[in-house]
Amino acid sequence: MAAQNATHDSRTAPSPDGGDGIRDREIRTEQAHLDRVYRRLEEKIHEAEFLMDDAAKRGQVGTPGALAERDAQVFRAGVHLNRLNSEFEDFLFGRIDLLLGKDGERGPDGAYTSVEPADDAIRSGEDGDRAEIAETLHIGRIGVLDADYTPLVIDWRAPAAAPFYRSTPVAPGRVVRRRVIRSKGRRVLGVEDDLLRPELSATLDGGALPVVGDGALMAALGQARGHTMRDIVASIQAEQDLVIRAPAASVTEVEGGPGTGKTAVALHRAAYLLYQDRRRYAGGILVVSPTPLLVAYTEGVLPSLGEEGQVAIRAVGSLVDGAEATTYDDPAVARIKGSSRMHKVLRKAARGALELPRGGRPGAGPGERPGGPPERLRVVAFGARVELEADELCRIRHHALGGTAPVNLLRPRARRLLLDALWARSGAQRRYTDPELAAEAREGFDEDISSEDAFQEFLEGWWPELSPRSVLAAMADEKRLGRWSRRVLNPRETRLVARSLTRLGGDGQGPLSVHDVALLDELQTVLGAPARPAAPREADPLDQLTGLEELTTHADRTGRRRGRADRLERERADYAHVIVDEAQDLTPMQWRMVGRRGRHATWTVVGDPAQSSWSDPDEAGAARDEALGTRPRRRFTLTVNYRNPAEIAELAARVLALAMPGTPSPEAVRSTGVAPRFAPGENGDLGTAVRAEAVRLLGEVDGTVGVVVAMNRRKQARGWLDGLGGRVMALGSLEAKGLEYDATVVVSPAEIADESPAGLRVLYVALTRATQRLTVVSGERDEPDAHGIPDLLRD
Ligand SMILES: Nc1ncnc2c1ncn2[C@@H]1O[C@H](COP(=O)(O)OP(=O)(O)OP(=O)(O)O)[C@@H](O)[C@H]1O
Repeated sequence: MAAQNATHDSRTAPSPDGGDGIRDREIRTEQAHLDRVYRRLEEKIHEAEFLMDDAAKRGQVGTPGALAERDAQVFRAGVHLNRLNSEFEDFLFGRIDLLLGKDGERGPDGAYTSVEPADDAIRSGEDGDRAEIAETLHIGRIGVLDADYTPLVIDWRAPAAAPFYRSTPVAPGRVVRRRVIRSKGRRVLGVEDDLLRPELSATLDGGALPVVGDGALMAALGQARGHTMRDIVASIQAEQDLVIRAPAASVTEVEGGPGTGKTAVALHRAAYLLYQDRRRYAGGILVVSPTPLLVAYTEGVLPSLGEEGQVAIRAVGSLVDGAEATTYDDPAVARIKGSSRMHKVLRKAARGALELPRGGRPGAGPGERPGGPPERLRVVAFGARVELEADELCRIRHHALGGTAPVNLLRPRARRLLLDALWARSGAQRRYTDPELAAEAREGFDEDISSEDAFQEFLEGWWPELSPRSVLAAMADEKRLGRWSRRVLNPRETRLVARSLTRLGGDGQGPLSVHDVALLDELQTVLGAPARPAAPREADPLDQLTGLEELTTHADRTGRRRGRADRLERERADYAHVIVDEAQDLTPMQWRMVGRRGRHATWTVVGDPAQSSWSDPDEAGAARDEALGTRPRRRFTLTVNYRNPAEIAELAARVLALAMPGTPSPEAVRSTGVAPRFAPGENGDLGTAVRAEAVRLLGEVDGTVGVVVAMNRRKQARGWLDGLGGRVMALGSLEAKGLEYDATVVVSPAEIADESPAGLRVLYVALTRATQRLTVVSGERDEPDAHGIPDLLRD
């Protein structure tokens, strides 16, 4: 297994003296390198300051040419300074020591390009193989070149850094030793080595190559979890690195069980793509996440990698500007609203809404417009009254609505058809035998009628501009919805949807559910926005810059990032790359919504069918195929679970076997020796038992404790945990998606499993959130055995 090979399986040779002496000396070595890097960065700051100064002096000359030049210089130097003046937090994290390369050629970053060692790099002797380290590379969040262009630090995304992630003891390439460096600010705190060619006696600068520690991965996995996800840049595993650096052409699909790093990999891939081709991805990268909780949890990863400005991370319920989902529908309602059948209903609703009686009077239904649609059109032409009656108006509307064009964009067509009908009704045509004169008269007629107040008011009322919210609100009327959903939804389904939409209120401004947002987006498409002058796109000075890649810092990529990110989120409807996290959960209607945002994009789609909370995977699969189109796809599978200890993974696998028999579960990479705990909800008092277990776990772990309950118990569970502090939180089963905690309490597996048709898969998600400890509290519906193990979790 490649992922494990990369560190876990690598045999780490004991350090020659095995003691802290070597470790301290190695830390001092890395410290010396870090000091050198900082000196170089400071030099660059001084250079930038000098440039600023010089540019300011030039400004005093005052000729237009000199002023323009000064502006350009000040601008460039300012950007440079901004890049350099930030804090260089923890940016040097890795090092590889390599054998001589095959061809001896260097790439643009100054490092040798060959992956394989030269034939004579290893010499065989009586007491085994020997080799001299020919090249040492330091890897960091940014690239830094020395004054003579030798690389001091290589950006983690550069090709030369790939062996740091890719080399394994099975295929080590040129890498003899891989080192993870822990640093804080300007201080190196520790080093952890993996020896990838343990059979070799390697020397560095004439002495034996020292090896320190047990590898960095286990150290990273054992750390306590906080409220935000950390980047994994120092310990990306080989199978993950393949996905991160996969070419961006077309669609990259990634599957893997819980904890295999799909989310982490997807975010690192965004940073990699930006590094690789910043111009191309200036078109923006969209990351679609299932819940706002997961957005908040993962939002810090890209800034920690120095990227954010071009990346918008949005929850699937917040993809439509100005519409933020704040509630969840019941599973039965969600199932209907998410189904692709809804798009037919919405098409009819968008057209039917033109004919709605208007509100503002007793009996008006939700979403109705004030006044009522006018039933006749009366204008004065050639000194006589000309009228169109209800039947004629109805025929015209029907004609205008033919085809599939968006309703709001059809108003000009409807207007023209009205004028045609009025002209015919006026009899004016008969008065002109000369076609030229007739055309002239018609032009005058159109102008006169169109400028009449009566005509304009009529058009406003008869073909109003419809908003998605008003149409959605209009669907809350069961009878009306019944007309629009005929032969698509059955009466029960119609009733359920209509009832749920009463939440929106008459004006459509009430709270939206996650599934309503995809309906709004669909309505936006079938209604269309009337043409408005496009706002000029603000030129982005950073996009114009070239030649500064050599030195890039947090400030480089994060300076102005907030403004850029805000702008990006406001303007974009179509992205250059779309990343879908937890893709198994998108409903068909959500796939349509997301698909519209990436019509010209390349895609990365990550998910796990075994964790899907959507009840009809085939229908979702078809919608996904439609969104991704015929683009070629490249598939990857991640196989190692980095989150759960083996004890928890083994319990979760029992539920997986029930939910999706035959699906392999990912292999857990570590174990804690602590089995999951089972506790009964004492005498029916679930709250007391859950609180007691949460308190126990708070005492056992340093980080966070998540209490996962069925969706309808969320509020109650918050009450149970009241006063226990910020380290513990209650969440509904659907909200647990993608999150992780040091410890979790899963409350009543049966309740979670019974919640929806996909309940067993949702339970599987709940059971796989903990990095250290898991307690299962059984409720009334569980049937615990003598050991307290609920029936769903028994072997
Ligand atoms: N190479 C790695 N080094 C260190 N930690 C890692 C590595 N890969 C994954 N992890 C950690 O494992 C945990 C799980 O990762 P992540 O949430 O990305 O998995 P996932 O596949 O998206 O899980 P799920 O499907 O359950 O949401 C995270 O804490 C992540 O930081």
